[in-house]
Amino acid sequence: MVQERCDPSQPSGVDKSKQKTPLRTEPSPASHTMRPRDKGKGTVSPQTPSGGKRSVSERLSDAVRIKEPNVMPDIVVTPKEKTTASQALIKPKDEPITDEMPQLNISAAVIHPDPSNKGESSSRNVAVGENDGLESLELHSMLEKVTADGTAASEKTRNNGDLAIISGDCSSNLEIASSHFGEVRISLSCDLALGRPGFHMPSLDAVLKSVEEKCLRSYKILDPNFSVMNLMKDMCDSFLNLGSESTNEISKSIDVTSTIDLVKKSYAADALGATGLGFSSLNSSVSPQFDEEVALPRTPLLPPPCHGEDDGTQSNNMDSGDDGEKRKDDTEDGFEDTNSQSLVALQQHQLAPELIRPLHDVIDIAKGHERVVITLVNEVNNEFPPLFYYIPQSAVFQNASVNFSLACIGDSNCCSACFGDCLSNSTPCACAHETRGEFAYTADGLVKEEFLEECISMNHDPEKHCQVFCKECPVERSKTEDTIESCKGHLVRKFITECWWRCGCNKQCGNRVVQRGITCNLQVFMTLEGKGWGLRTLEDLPKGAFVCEYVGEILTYSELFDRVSKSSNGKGNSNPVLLDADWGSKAVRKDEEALCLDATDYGNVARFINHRCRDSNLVEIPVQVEIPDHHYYHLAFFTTRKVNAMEELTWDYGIDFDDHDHLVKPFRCQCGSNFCRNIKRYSKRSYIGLLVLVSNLTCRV
Ligand SMILES: C[S@@+](CC[C@H](N)C(=O)[O-])C[C@H]1O[C@@H](n2cnc3c(N)ncnc32)[C@H](O)[C@@H]1O
Repeated sequence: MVQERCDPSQPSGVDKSKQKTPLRTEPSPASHTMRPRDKGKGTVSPQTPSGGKRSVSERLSDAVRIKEPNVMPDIVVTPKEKTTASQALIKPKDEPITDEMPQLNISAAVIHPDPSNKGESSSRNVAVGENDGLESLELHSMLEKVTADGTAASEKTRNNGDLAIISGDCSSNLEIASSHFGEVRISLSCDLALGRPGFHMPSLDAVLKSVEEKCLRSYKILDPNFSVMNLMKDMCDSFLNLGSESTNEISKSIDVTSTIDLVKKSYAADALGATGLGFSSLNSSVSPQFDEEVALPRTPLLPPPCHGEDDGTQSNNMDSGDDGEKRKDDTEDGFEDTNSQSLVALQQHQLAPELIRPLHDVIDIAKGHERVVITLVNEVNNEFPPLFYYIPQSAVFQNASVNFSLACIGDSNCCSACFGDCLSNSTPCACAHETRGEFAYTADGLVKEEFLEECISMNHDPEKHCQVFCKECPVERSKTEDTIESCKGHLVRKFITECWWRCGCNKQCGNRVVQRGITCNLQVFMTLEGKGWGLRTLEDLPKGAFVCEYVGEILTYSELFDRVSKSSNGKGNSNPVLLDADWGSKAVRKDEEALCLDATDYGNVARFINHRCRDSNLVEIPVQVEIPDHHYYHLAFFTTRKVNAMEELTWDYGIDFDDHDHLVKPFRCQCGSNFCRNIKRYSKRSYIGLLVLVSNLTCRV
């Protein structure tokens, strides 16, 4: 049952004081949800998790099982010579001893499994050759070999260090080695690859991605920050911790106080190119191992700024602040200065698996996924854009009920009898039903003036438009299992329905605009006003022109809530948008139908669009393409007026800058609008109850 409200004076029944319930003991996530004009009264704090409720992940935790790494058969780590797994990490005892300190820029421990292919590889990501692979692990030590049952057997080598090698279950071919320098290395070998005809070396990228997907799928791991690299790091951590326990035999042979002066440059050079699957940990920090010969070229990721050099080794700006605060002072190579002990501590964000994946392409940030090239320029500073995967279309994360099946597109919902261009037909077809029997687009592909103005007005004066209040709001439901607070209200939005597959018209039909994707020339650029990256048009755009849609991962609200709740210390990096334009159409919206878009990790160019209070030049309009049910729709941006080339494109996130109940504050608005709500309170009532958006972390520069 839904209470519909068109009367702005009707109270929502929300007591602001209730927003901070004593049950909410969990840390508040940092990100804010962009919620296109959620105009209910009261403060909506979806990011404030309730301590009274187990998160969705926690509720599923019984199902969460991180398996032994032997479930990762794709990872192939074998010695050059066909050796047993436990030998794989050990430098043959009869090799010459060097006095050099262990080098961490060792080659990757990934070589072709077939001994006959010694020294050969077809993959540029694979470290092979005389000094490659496991033989290049120059950990000369008194070896201690620990068998699967934990009994240690010492192996004397001719070196001055200590290396403990643990071989797990032999069948798993998992090995963890540690030196007395506190260095931990993990090796996985996979005999399954042996003898497979036509086996080729997969790229590290592909392997990591595949394993992560498998883990996310199979083990119901809901933490978006899950990565194989983190898993490896955890293994190293556990190994070190266990090894450090006084009762543990291994601890006797591990001396982590040794001084190692590492060549920082080698790491820095490698930081852009992952080449293998060897992992090492220095004092528990895991870094991928690279081979300089096969590392990706260190091409600058951005065109050099006017006033400086850019060697392409800088990290992204994730840690910088809203207020333009410069990110932590790193050394030239992005490393912290270390003391004479010099156990190089890689900054956390440098260790992120994303860093070993291809970074942004400045020539085309869309990497060819769009019909147009979208360049990226920074003429202001040396910052890099946040790391994310460019996807041209939204994709379901896990639980969202988004069914594109043909069966669900009934003939009644589309114009199967149409032919050619629906707009040129004398009578509007069934697809115009949503827009009161009239197409929303002109023959030029622009949103019609009247429709557009109504959408703009909805943003400007939401109180004049219909709002609904769910009987049981999915937003509130996600927060607590105990007392579900009353709904803060959702604006009932106007939809455009486009023709689609089962329509009889052709692809050039004028009622297909958003589905064609971006057609105008856009550019991502660094703003001068301290807003970070922004998006601008490189060509004049008429009023009502489609620019792009907001693309991201389609999450259920529960998934989003879990995701944001789990981001530690309010350092969430979500940019979620709530898809609640039609929440009033059903009495109770099921969890799997209460959807959001999160562009933090996967998104398109819309993730760069900055906020502008009220007079933004873009307006968001829900567009129905594939799914007849309005719980999922495309959030498309159209120009609210003529926009000149080089103008920044903005939309009004609908932020309530007065919402101080949020533990994490919204950004300081630099929109420059005369109507800026962050400076003076323009029509305060209009913006009460809006969710605040976006990460303070990822997007801050
Ligand atoms: C969706 S992101 C937009 C892209 C972002 N500027 C970036 O560099 O990636 C939203 C974030 O951009 C910044 N931002 C957007 N609009 C802003 C504004 N009007 N004033 C200040 N910062 C803004 C805020 O940090 C906000 O959290």
